[in-house]
Amino acid sequence: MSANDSPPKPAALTGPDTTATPSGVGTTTAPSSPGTTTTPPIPDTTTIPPTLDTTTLKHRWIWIVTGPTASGKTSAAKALAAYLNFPFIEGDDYHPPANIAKMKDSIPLTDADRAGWLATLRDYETRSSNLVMTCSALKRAYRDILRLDDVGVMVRFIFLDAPEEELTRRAAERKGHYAGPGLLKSQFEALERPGEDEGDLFVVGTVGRGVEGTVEGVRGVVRGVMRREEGWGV
Ligand SMILES: Nc1ncnc2c1ncn2[C@@H]1O[C@H](COP(=O)(O)OP(=O)(O)O)[C@@H](O)[C@H]1O
Ligand SMILES: O=C(O)[C@H](O)[C@@H](O)[C@H](O)[C@H](O)COP(=O)(O)O
Repeated sequence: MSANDSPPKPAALTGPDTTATPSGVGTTTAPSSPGTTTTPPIPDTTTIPPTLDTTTLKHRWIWIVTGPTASGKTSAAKALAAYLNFPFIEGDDYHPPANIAKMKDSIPLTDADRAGWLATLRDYETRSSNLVMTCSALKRAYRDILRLDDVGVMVRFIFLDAPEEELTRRAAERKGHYAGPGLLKSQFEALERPGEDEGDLFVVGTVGRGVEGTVEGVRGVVRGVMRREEGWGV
């Protein structure tokens, strides 16, 4: 979505589309007419993205994919949303135009610039269904804003890890995005890496594994956390 498009309104959010066809694994195609001996085709499950069955959950879940610009948030979060069958929100779509203009010019945002944006995202969280959202959430204080004091809501963070040089290269190669490589130095100056006491945050390394390998890593973390918290297979 470009910065000029209107992002969806929080109130419009709905829960996961439980009417959607699941992964399709194990489904078969009905024969064209009864009584014929046509063998249904066997679906090629290697091309079907795996999904978790999240139709019955004890909690509301909000997964926030974090990291500096070009760390892979959008790529990973979209894949995660598909995996969970949760709505996906691109946090950057909620930056006011003034913030976008600054970032286009590689001018770092200040805490004040980010305050309204983070408040909007928090508001979104309080009113949403299950959700996968991207947000750079560079500082501990920003993550604290996104943590909700609601025991029924599991807010969990993924931090996509990679060094500045790698992200500078990715940002330079990425086309058609307002955030260029000139932002990386200030993003790393602002970055407060996850503290040991941030037990709701999970670090996923992204170097040398490509988008697919990273997505696999994210899915593995999410699966493990949700299995534990939801009591699956216990
Ligand atoms: N794990 C990865 N390894 C290598 N390149 C990646 C990885 N994740 C994303 N990319 C690439 O880096 C660029 C930035 O990814 P993107 O998902 O837009 O990041 P962000 O949303 O954090 O800015 C894209 O061109 C994307 O294809
Ligand atoms: O807090 C910030 O300074 C911004 O949120 C920034 O970290 C974000 O990364 C940019 O909006 C670029 O967007 P992408 O992260 O999608 O590249």
